[in-house]
This record gives sequence, structure tokens and C-alpha cells, in this order.
Amino acid sequence: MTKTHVMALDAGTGSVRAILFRHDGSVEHIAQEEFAQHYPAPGWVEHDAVDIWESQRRVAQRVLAESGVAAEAVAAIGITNQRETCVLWDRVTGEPVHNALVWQDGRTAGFCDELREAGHAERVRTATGLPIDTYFSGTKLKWLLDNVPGARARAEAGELLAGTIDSWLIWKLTDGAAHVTDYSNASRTMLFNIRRLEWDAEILELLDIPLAVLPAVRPSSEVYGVTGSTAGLGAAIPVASATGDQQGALFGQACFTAGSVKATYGTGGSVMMNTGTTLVESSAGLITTIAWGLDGRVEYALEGVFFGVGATIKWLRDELRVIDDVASTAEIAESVPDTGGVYLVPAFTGIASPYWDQYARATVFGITPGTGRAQLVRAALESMSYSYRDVIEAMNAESGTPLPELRVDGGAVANDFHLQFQADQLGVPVHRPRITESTARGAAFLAGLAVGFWGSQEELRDTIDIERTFEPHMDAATRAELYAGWTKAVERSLDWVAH
Ligand SMILES: Nc1ncnc2c1ncn2[C@@H]1O[C@H](COP(=O)(O)OP(=O)(O)O)[C@@H](O)[C@H]1O
Ligand SMILES: O=P(O)(O)OC[C@H](O)CO
Repeated sequence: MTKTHVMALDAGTGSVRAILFRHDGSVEHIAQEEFAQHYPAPGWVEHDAVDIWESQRRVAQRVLAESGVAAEAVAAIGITNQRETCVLWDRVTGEPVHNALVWQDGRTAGFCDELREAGHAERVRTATGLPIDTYFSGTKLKWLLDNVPGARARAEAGELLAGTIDSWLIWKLTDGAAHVTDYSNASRTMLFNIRRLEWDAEILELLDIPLAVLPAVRPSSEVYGVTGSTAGLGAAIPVASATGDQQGALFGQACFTAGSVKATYGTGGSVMMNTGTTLVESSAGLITTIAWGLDGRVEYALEGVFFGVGATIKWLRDELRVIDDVASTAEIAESVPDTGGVYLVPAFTGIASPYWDQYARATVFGITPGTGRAQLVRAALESMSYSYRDVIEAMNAESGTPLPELRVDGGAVANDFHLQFQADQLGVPVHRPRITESTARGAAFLAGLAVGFWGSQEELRDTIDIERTFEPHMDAATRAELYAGWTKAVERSLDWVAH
């Protein structure tokens, strides 16, 4: 049968999606499901990996059924996923030995302190491009091996497999035939040497992690296997790409040349700059990471990451319950001229780039008797723009070339108020593409390239169109004054943590 579509599976932090892309890069259909978040203790965040798999399988089946596209017409499946989240499972039964520890989970803070105090930070950063932080998978995997009864012995006996969500999904999709990850996901584990392109034996020893549990590291665009009966899709479809979602978005926005940048606003978020085949070290709190492995080589990126982005908006809805739905926040924010001096620092699970403090917690400053829901909602939305400005200024300083414009994507870019404020705070135009699921678009193209559905990545560039550009309007004095307030609020937050 003629191949007409590629399916992307986007396993995000808050929801999973299956998206069918046509050959011209347009979207045929999207199926999406949210899944449960588990908070077993303050600062701990877990997902049930079986839940993720079941939801992912359901949306894959649904996207075919609802669109009427035959499974045989799907040229390939590409995976893109929340990164760092760690699963450990039994290689025979396929049962996870514990809930997955999510990237937001901070339970390994004490061990991270020990590693830093023992002087390992520089060695880890040089090898992996990462600061020692609870965010990355390495200490999560150690926690599972140390704390799940019998896990370490079973891992050493070769009975258990570990991986990030891409590995877990590929293993399930292929009926256990492939235990692999790609370079971009491997580079988020704090266990992978991004210079030598192999698991780092010294760090594995330091964290007491047996090599036998880890997946093989493969290019981001390659046929890893075909879908089996567990997936229930009705055809053996090649599983042909894996990419961490932020790197997927970099690819999906066609940021193929060194110096090109995109910003993604999901549950968490990221600003990422392609640095080509050059591994650039940051002295300003940015991460050095692998963008993708493709065409026989890896390319690198500089990244600033954010833990509290769309998660902050969901917190207003689910925990504080001051809004009914996230989409209403734009109108609520616009109902007041400003926040009245209120700043929300969204450090719910610590602060990442460029400050890196795993003990920071969210704070709200500047509350007065007149502060109400609208000011708080507006402060939450504005916090995204300020955080991204922090990182983009660091990138500008490091690259020596100020960013002329910003391409954005992810769920929260549906919010016009937010993008206007982002343009105002950066002082450059912000471009929103028509299809804001860039992560999935990247995964689809990487998969399509592996099976010859698309002939070159340049074809992707031609399929992107800008739906709206937000031009900066704010006067320089207001822009500076507002940002100065943010800077003070972040400093105070960090001080509070220290004392
Ligand atoms: N209109 C909106 N305004 C603000 N935030 C939004 C809006 N729509 C969605 N979001 C946020 O976007 C996030 C979902 O984005 P998505 O890219 O799907 O994330 P993920 O891949 O992490 O699941 C949610 O956290 C939600 O709060
Ligand atoms: O699921 P998202 O879109 O919030 O992305 C999460 C990041 O990959 C975490 O590093």
C-alpha cells in the first residue's frame, strides 16, 4: 500500500499525543489524552509508566480510527518524549518495578549535594555537559536501584532494563525486541559522555549503576524495530526515530544551522540554540547537550531549561483553583493594566537555568491588600517571559550575537497575552507557527527521513508557515523597570532558600 503519512507519538509530561502528518508536513489528525500525576511526598513527582504506555497506545489506535488512515499507509512512527524521566522494568514480564521518577522529582537532592561536596561537579560537567542536579536521570536510577527491594541484585543479574520514556515506549512498541535510546535522550541522563559518545564508565561507577541495565545508544533517525502485537495497530510499522521533546522541537522548527534558536513552552520549557558539530561549554548556567544524531554524526546545542512553565498555569487551575481553564488566563490577565508589583517566581521544583538551585521553592512577592486573582494570574503568565529572558540574555552574552527574533512552540503559546509580553520583554519579534506541535513535527520528520518518506530535512523548512508575529511595543523604561523587579524577586527567592 502507498505510504501517505508518518505518525508522531509525543509523550509529554502532562499528556500523550499521536499525530498523523501528511507528506506536505500538514497535520491530518491529533488524538490526545492527559494522564495522572502522582505527588507521593513534597517535591516528589511520579508517573505510572504503564499508564503512559496504555494512553500512548490508545491515542495511536484512536488517531488511525478517527482519521480513517489505514495502518498500512503509515510509513513510520517517530517518538518524542519528556526527557530525564526514568523507568526501571522487568525484561521478562515488562512490569515496571516502581513508578517512573519524573524529571521534576527532587528526592535525590541530598545525594546530589554529596556528589558536589566530594568535588565531582567539574568532571561530570566536562563529560556530560550538565550540572549535577536532581533533574537528570542518573541519580533517579540510582535511587530506584537502592530503594526498590531486590532491584540492584536483579539489575546485576541482567533481569531489569532501564531507560527514559523513549526507551520504554520503543521496547513496548516492538514487543521487547529493541532496548535503545537516542543520543539526544542519552545526553540528559548525566551518565552519557557527550564527547566520547558512550556511557561514562567512571560516572556509572560513581553512581553504582550496572551497564547491563542501560539501553544501546542509537542515532535519532533510524529504524529500531517494527510495531508488534502489543501495540495493536494492525500492521508492522517501522519505529524510526526518537528524540527528547525539546530537541525534537529544535528539529521541528528547522533550526538546522548553528546559531538558530527556538523556545518551547510546555509543562516545563526550554530555549535551545543549535551549535552544529561544535560542543560549546557554557559559563553562564546553560547546558551543553546533544541535539540529535543524524547522517553519521551528532550535533550539539546550548540550552536553558525551565521547570515551571505551563505547570504554573495548571497549578492555578488544579491546586489554587482560581481559574477554571488555562485558556481563560489571557483574558483575566488583560483585565488589569499590570500586576501591581506582584511577582511569582515559579520554582515549584527548584530553579533551573541559569541559577540552578534544587532547593528553591515557588514564591509570590509584592502582595498588597488590592492584589486579587487577576494580578496573580498575570504574574504567573509574566513569569514565563521573565524566565526566558534570563536565559536568552545569557545566550546573547555567550554567543556575542543578540538574538534578532524568537520562534516559539508548545501548548502555552496558544496564549496571545503571554506571547505579546514575551516580545515586549525581549524587545524582538516572536513568531508563532501555524502548527505549534513542533516536537511532534521534528519526530515525524526524523522518522520519515529514516525510511525515505522525506528525502532531505530541507523539505521540512518549506512546510513551516508563521501564523502570527508578535512585535514588541513596550517602552524601554517600563520594560527595564519590570525586569528589574523580577531580578530582585529571583534574588530574594534564592536568598530565602539559603537561609
Ligand atoms: N492558553 C494557555 N495559556 C497558558 N498556558 C497554557 C494554555 N494552553 C495550554 N497551556 C499550558 O501548556 C501546557 C501543555 O503544553 P504541552 O506542550 O502540551 O505540554 P507537555 O508536552 O509538557 O504535556 C500545560 O501545562 C498548560 O498549562
Ligand atoms: O513535557 P514537556 O514539554 O514539559 O518537556 C519536558 C522536558 O523535556 C523536561 O526536560
